[in-house]
This record gives sequence, C-alpha cells and structure tokens, in this order.
Amino acid sequence: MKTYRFGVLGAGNMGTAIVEGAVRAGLFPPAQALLFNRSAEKREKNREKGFAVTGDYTEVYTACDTVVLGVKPQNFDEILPVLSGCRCEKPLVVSIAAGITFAKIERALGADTPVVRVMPNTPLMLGEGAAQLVKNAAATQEQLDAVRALFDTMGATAVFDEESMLNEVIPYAGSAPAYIYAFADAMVRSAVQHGVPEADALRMFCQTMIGSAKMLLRGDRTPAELIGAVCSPGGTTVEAMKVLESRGLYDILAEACDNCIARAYELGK
Ligand SMILES: NC(=O)C1=CN([C@@H]2O[C@H](COP(=O)(O)OP(=O)(O)OC[C@H]3O[C@@H](n4cnc5c(N)ncnc54)[C@H](OP(=O)(O)O)[C@@H]3O)[C@@H](O)[C@H]2O)C=CC1
Ligand SMILES: O=C(O)[C@@H]1CCC=N1
Repeated sequence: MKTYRFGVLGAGNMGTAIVEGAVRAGLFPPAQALLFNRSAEKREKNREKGFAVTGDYTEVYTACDTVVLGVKPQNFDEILPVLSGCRCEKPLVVSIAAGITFAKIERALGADTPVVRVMPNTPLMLGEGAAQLVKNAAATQEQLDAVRALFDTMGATAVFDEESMLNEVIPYAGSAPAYIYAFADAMVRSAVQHGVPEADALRMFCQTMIGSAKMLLRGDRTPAELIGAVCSPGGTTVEAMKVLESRGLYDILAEACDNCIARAYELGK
C-alpha cells in the first residue's frame, strides 16, 4: 500500500469528475486521493475540497496505488518519458485518453505495468455515464473488476477483450454527448423560430430524450418499431421523417462516426 489509494494525473474535467464520483460513492475519503494540476489556482480549489494536491505529477505516479492518466492524448509524448524515469512499485494505471494504446504506454512504463483503458463520458458527473473498459495482459481480472466497480458507481459499464473496441465505441458514448447536444440545439433553435420560449423548448425536448431513451432501453421494440408507433399514417411525424431520410441523416451519422473513430487511431500513432 502506497501513501494514497488513488491519484489523478491531470485533474481536469474528466479526472476531477472521476475522483469526485469515487469519493461520493464512499470508495475512499478525499484525503486518500492525490490530484495533480499544473495550475496553482486549481490545486488550491482541490485542496479546499479535502484532496491532497501536488504540482509534480511524478509524485502521483510514485505515491498512489491507482493512477488515472487524465491528460489529453497529445500530452502523452511529454509525460510518459518522465514517468518512465520513476523508480517505484508499479501503480495500477487507468488511462482515459482517446486512442492512446497499451503498446505506447507499455513502451514507456514497461510491459509489466498493469493498465486498464477506459472510455468514459461526461454524464458520469451526474451518475449517468457510460464507460467502456479493456485491460492489458499485466492487469489482473481483479484489477479490471475494481476499475469497473469504480465506474459502475457513475453509470453503466461494458468490458471488451479486444483493445481496438475502445476506439470503435467512442462515437457512441465517449463523444456522443456532443452529438446529442447538437441535435438538441438544432431542435431548440427551430422551436424558437416557431415562437416556443427557449426554456420551455429545452425542458420539453430533454424530457422527450429521457423518455425516448427509456422506451429504447425496455428492449421490447426495435428503434424502427418505435418510430413506426409515432408516425401516424398521413400524420405530422412522417413529413419530418421524409426530410431526415431524403437528406441522408443515417449516412451523415455513419460518416461522422467513421471520422471520430479514425481520429482515435491517429491519436494512438
Ligand atoms: N472530455 C470528455 O468528454 C472526455 C475526455 N476523455 C479523455 O479524457 C482526457 C482528459 O480530457 P478532459 O478532462 O476533457 O481535459 P482537461 O483539459 O479538462 O484536463 C486536462 C488535464 O491535463 C493537465 N495538463 C494539460 N497539459 C499538461 C501537460 N503538458 N503536462 C501535464 N499535465 C497537463 C491539465 O492541467 P491543469 O488542470 O493544471 O490545467 C488538466 O488537469 C483526454 O485524454 C480525453 O481523451 C475521455 C472521454 C470523454
Ligand atoms: O474529443 C475527444 O477526443 C474526447 C474523447 C471522447 C470525448 N472527448
């Protein structure tokens, strides 16, 4: 056992949300988590929340049992060589970075470093996240189970055997909130054009997204069947569906997802 149970190397949006979620779930008290930020101001805010803080990220790697790598993929070429110089018992490394492969991490930290890659999404901040996980050869099933249990406290999880799946799923959960917000934004803009007050339009549309998601999750009807149940013959909905289909909504979304995934592979190079 090291000095801290948990560390976050890059306590930004996601890193902070994950450690705060773990504390909320009662997995450990904030004093048992060490957070790295470059910014002194952010360190002070985290200290006020009861976390241990540091401006030296090697300390997170050497002093914590589990270390979340919460930096951007573009920062890995800078930080991995520094961490490779740390002489310490290997922590369990949890990488949430899009595209960054086990091979890249292992080349720097050693193939004996247990690593779990996770692709989370921002709704985990509300306990409504969706996270996918995969472990490398050095990580044990118990270590994977422990990381999964952590993310289970913040939403739904899925485990994959193949590392490549962690790139393939990005558009459908990790990145998906952005696409959903764009859809909501377009709907609300249209509603405002038709005189619907913006706040009402957003509230009604969000409730409709929640309700529709719950209908889908019941699993007793396919998306096509649910669409059919809304589209009254000769009614209003079909007129909009005709536009969505003729303008190629499905093709647009398929191409967007392809490009999102392709970028993950590029980031891993
Ligand atoms: N945002 C999202 O929806 C999702 C993000 N991810 C992944 O999560 C990771 C973090 O994303 P996000 O939380 O949005 O990013 P943020 O920009 O919010 O956080 C990045 C963190 O990295 C630190 N940092 C930045 N540059 C350096 C550097 N050169 N050396 C050391 N530390 C540095 C920052 O320090 P400081 O706090 O001092 O600024 C900050 O703590 C990414 O790899 C991304 O792929 C995965 C799924 C979803
Ligand atoms: O845009 C990104 O690269 C990250 C990964 C998934 C969501 N945000």
